Amino acid sequence: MVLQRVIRAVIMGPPGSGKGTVSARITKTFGLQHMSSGDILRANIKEKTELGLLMKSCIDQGQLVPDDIMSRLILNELRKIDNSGWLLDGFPRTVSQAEALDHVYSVDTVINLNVPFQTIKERLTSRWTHIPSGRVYNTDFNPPKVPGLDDVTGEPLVQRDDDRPQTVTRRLKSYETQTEPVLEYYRS
Ligand SMILES: Nc1nc2c(ncn2[C@@H]2O[C@H](COP(=O)(O)OP(=O)(O)O)[C@@H](O)[C@H]2O)c(=O)[nH]1
Ligand SMILES: Nc1ncnc2c1ncn2[C@@H]1O[C@H](COP(=O)(O)OP(=O)(O)O)[C@@H](O)[C@H]1O
Repeated sequence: MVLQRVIRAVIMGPPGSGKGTVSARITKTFGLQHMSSGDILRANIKEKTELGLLMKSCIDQGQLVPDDIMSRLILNELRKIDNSGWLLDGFPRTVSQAEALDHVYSVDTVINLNVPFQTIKERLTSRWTHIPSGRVYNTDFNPPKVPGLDDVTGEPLVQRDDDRPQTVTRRLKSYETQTEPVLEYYRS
């Protein structure tokens, strides 16, 4: 009998660095479950759950969702896929979230995408998202087959509120101050 090892990985990088795009390729190649914190939050917002309504203003303003809520939400989702390998995208984003994850699971590998901030700003202003699936497009890099429509469902694509230039600056600041220390946490 061959025992297959369950891989548990985290992908990190500033907003717009390509985590979602790269995750789709990695999870397909290695048969992992892709768990994107942003997609989970946006699904809650779309379904107008109590949590979703609470989180919407936070996200639209480019602020982070409080640690305790976020950690509970993601650990709850991970419990549902306890026997699978996974790739976490967008969580943990603070040292406190990393500690909460560490209490329950040991992470095998951390991937860090290092992309210059100017490139990120350009990518985010031309990012178009299909909210229900989390699929992203870019008017230059990977445009949809029909402009403005999702390739799979034909539904409309939107530019996210938190991809507005003034919000992007705030998110990049919060990446520097809150998420970069998470890389140090994993390095040590
Ligand atoms: N030019 C270019 N654009 C990319 C690349 N990877 C992703 N993108 C685009 O950049 C934007 C941000 O990528 P996304 O995967 O959403 O980043 P995330 O916020 O880190 O998950 C999207 O519009 C992507 O289509 C890349 O290698 N080159
Ligand atoms: N781990 C997290 N902790 C706190 N807030 C989060 C977390 N993940 C996502 N969010 C919230 O959701 C927003 C969108 O997240 P995401 O889709 O990962 O976008 P991006 O990587 O482009 O910022 C974030 O700007 C933040 O407000």
